[in-house]
Amino acid sequence: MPDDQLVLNAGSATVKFGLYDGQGRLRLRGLVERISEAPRLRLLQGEAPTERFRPLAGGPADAAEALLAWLEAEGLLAGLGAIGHRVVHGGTHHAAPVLLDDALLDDLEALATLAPLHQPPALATIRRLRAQQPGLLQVACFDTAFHRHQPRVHQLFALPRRLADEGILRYGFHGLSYAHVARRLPEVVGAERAVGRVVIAHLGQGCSLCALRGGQSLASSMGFTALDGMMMGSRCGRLDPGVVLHLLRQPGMTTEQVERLLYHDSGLYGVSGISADMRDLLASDHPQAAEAVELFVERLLQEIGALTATLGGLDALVFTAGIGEHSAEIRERCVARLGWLGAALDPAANAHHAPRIDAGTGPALAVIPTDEEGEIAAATRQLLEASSRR
Ligand SMILES: Nc1ncnc2c1ncn2[C@@H]1O[C@H](COP(=O)(O)OP(=O)(O)O)[C@@H](O)[C@H]1O
Ligand SMILES: CC(=O)OP(=O)(O)O
Ligand SMILES: [Mg+2]
Repeated sequence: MPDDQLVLNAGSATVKFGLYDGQGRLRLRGLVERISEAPRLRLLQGEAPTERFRPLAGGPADAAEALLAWLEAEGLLAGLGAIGHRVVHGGTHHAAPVLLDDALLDDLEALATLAPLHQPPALATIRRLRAQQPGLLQVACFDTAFHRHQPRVHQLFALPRRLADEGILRYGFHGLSYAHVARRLPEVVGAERAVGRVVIAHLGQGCSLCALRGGQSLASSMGFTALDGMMMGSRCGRLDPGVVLHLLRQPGMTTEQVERLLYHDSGLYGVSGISADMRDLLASDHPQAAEAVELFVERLLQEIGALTATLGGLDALVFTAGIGEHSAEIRERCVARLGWLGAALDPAANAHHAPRIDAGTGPALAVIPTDEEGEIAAATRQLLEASSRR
């Protein structure tokens, strides 16, 4: 039985991919980057990522198609059994990965405006590949699924009840990342703390934090959309909704322009006026870069404080994703302000991005690399096995 799984994580600027064998071993991974300018494939195995080809310019679906053609030409798709996709928004119904069909695609399409950076490229990619390979199993794995069993009080906004009944709820995102980190918690922070009061800070292009209890999601900083909560690379995070109303009332300002401002022109990029990339800002001596970083740390502390209050204390704080895994400086500046929780950093361990970066007292402080693609591969493999047993 062909049983390899190809994982695709299609975003507006990149399509990340991983090819896994029947035992879940990674065969190959990489990404198509700079999709709308000069798309190119980068393979990420080994020390030096290698650039391999230049597909035609186009959207994420074109990039995914070109990627499949390249994998096919390299003879890498002979054992392909299924494709697993990251789909950011699964709405109220999906608390687990599902096999894709046309009806489900239509349902997910209806959620596109709730995740304008993520849902359209993922669905366009899925539709294109389904048209090309109608017989191939394709699986949707949702960012929201990990949070669907949160207590109702953590899903509610203080809005009229009927809106909650219509699905205007806090969903939470980055669930594939949290699921992976939660699985690794016992080995890094110990079995007891792993089921205790844990906050995971996923700090990448998108940033969110999740409070876990018993290894399950209790509350998240992201809400109805991936705009809420923590400040991000180019997204504003938590905002007085009065600002949105004010902007919408400005002459000539359209909903699309406000959406663009909040998703693309805000966050680190908007405040610095320089870059959405934390590396650029940390390297810059421009005062606006420093101010953007200062605000990022401040917002991070506020989110940690809020979730710690929800949990009633903190047994472990975990950093993950691009900034969380690689920026010793951001972790150091954050932990330096957590003395009120008894947190203490081991500077040498922090400098080396070690799994444990605490000084041995207070809450465990950890760095756990995320693996959203590995999480999708495992879920896809399970559905592939289940469907072959039928
Ligand atoms: N060494 C580093 N120091 C600071 N920030 C970093 C470092 N390496 C990566 N980053 C940040 O991580 C971000 C990307 O995070 P990542 O999780 O890879 O994003 P994505 O959401 O695209 O998966 C980059 O924009 C960059 O700001
Ligand atoms: C949900 C979200 O923000 O995802 P990403 O970090 O990939 O942009
Ligand atoms: Mg991300």
